[in-house]
Amino acid sequence: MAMIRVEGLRKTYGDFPAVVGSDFTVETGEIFGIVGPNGAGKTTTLKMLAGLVEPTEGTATVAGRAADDTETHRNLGFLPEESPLYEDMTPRSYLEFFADLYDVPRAEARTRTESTLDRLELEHRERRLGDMSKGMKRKVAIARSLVNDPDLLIYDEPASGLDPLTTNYVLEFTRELADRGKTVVFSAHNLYHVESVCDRIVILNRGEIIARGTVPRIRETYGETTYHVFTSVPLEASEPVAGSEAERHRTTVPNMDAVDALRDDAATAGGRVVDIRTREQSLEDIFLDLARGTPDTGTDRGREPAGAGDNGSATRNPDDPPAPSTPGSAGRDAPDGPGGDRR
Ligand SMILES: Nc1ncnc2c1ncn2[C@@H]1O[C@H](COP(=O)(O)OP(=O)(O)OP(=O)(O)O)[C@@H](O)[C@H]1O
Repeated sequence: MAMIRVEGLRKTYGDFPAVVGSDFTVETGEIFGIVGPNGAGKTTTLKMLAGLVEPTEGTATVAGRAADDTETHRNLGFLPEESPLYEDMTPRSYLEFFADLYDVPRAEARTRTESTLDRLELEHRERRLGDMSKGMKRKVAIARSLVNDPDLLIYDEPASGLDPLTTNYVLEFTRELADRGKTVVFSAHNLYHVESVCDRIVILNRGEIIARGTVPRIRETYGETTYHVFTSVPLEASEPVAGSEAERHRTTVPNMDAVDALRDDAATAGGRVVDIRTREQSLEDIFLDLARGTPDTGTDRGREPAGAGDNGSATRNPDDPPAPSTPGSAGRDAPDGPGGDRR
């Protein structure tokens, strides 16, 4: 069942369109990422989902109820981009305070928040919040979002500005929440965050959804693949590959027809193709191309590619020395199949 259903959602501030007619659904238990550059409309979208900003047009429903319904709020954990905490409180007193607001019995709240803080490895729980680092405060804010044990979590840039270790804790923890059946919607402008945990994403630019689907499927639909063909003899446009035991020469071409042509060239030169590798464009590059409007995907832009969710592919480092393989067997070394299905 869809946890969130968004139809024709639009928000204008004065004449300025911050979100332009969004449509999407988020399934129960899914991690859904909203990605985009600064000012793309991520926060505005999340606030409309959380019932904190009123849409100019369109609707957002959560479990069949309006986003601004009181019952929806009781079942929501919202993590704002900046979460000001009461500086004189300790994590424990702060979390107890919020548990009281939600009428959560103290003992239950304590068990819940302690286990969250244990999981996030928050140290110095008796320290004043005002004396804590940014990462520690973020962990406390995350624990706060869970104090009422909500089914839906809406996190605005949960890992932004955190060190890599804390970022990892937060992202892994997000995955665990979904594994426990919670639905998580989060925004990010760092694509690495999205790629490592999200089941599906939408890419927003200037308030508009410009791509959507699973990360592997977005990569397949919008990314370009190049082929690195390794031959035993030098060809016209090849470069020698250093460090390999046998002599190797690499030529980079854009499609399989060109790969076949190289096969003929190699044979003519008395050699053969010894390996073929594919290189997928990075998500970052795809994202930048989309944001600039480079690829001409016409009316399909922002529409769910057919069969999204069942495909996987992997980014390979083209500068790895070629591994032994059967030349031409499959024509690519990026595995297709369930590898990209993250759940
Ligand atoms: N209350 C407001 N009044 C006027 N304009 C606003 C308001 N809130 C947001 N905007 C504008 O709407 C656009 C989208 O803002 P939003 O905060 O949703 O983007 P974002 O994708 O979350 O950006 P960031 O990554 O920088 O947080 C921006 O141009 C912003 O300046």
